[in-house]
Amino acid sequence: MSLSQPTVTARPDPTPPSTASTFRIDIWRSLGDRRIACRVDAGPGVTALSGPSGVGKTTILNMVAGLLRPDGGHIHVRNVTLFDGALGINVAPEHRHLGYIFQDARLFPHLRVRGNLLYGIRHLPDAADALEEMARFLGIASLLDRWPSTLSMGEAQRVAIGRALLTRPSCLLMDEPLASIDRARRADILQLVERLRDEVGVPILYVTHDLSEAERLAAHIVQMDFE
Ligand SMILES: Nc1ncnc2c1ncn2[C@@H]1O[C@H](COP(=O)(O)OP(=O)(O)OP(=O)(O)O)[C@@H](O)[C@H]1O
Repeated sequence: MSLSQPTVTARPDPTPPSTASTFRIDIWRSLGDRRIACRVDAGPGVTALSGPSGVGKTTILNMVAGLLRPDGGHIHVRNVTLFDGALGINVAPEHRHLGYIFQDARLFPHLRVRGNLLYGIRHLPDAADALEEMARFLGIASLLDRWPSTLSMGEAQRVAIGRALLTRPSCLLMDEPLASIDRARRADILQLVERLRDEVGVPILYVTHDLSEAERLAAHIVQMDFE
């Protein structure tokens, strides 16, 4: 398996941008008496969504993933339209080809690490080779027969990243991936995100409340504020 990213072949964007942008997002949604809105126009690499707790970063990521419907606007990722309120386009989450990395890894507890990694790619003829290559890349080959409950948070987060990457997503959505990891192990995961950016070349929409983390990783930072 190659870790390089595939060409996206889903629905073409009806209004292509003048410059090639990876994330072209302009969405809003009311939650209770709050209005959460965000605009992004960013190229490849890491794009950070930063801002204080409660400003709506996770809500925006959930809308990009298709887990929450925006009240209006549009979401284009690598020139594929995932949502367009005016045109009535709302691609189902399972057809968006995105990889979502949550704060707390969310591995399937009833599957060993190997089963978690194979989830979603079992049907592929090269699944076993792809799994081996990914395990080597992430340094988790020795963990393949372990249960998720026996992993440290850092190890679990690596497995979650591997599970997402193996489905060959067009981009990764990462929601505070360092949040549940002890300080000593955070540098390892930060380095891994840099390798995803530089060696795998997968575009990443990265949520963090920590501006220094955003500045270290991201070519483009979107600072969210309360409206
Ligand atoms: N289903 C919901 N109904 C009403 N309000 C909600 C709902 N989900 C989230 N909110 C509110 O929307 C706001 C944004 O939440 P969100 O989790 O997106 O913020 P965040 O910037 O990711 O915060 P944090 O950094 O603390 O995770 C918060 O005030 C939250 O309480």
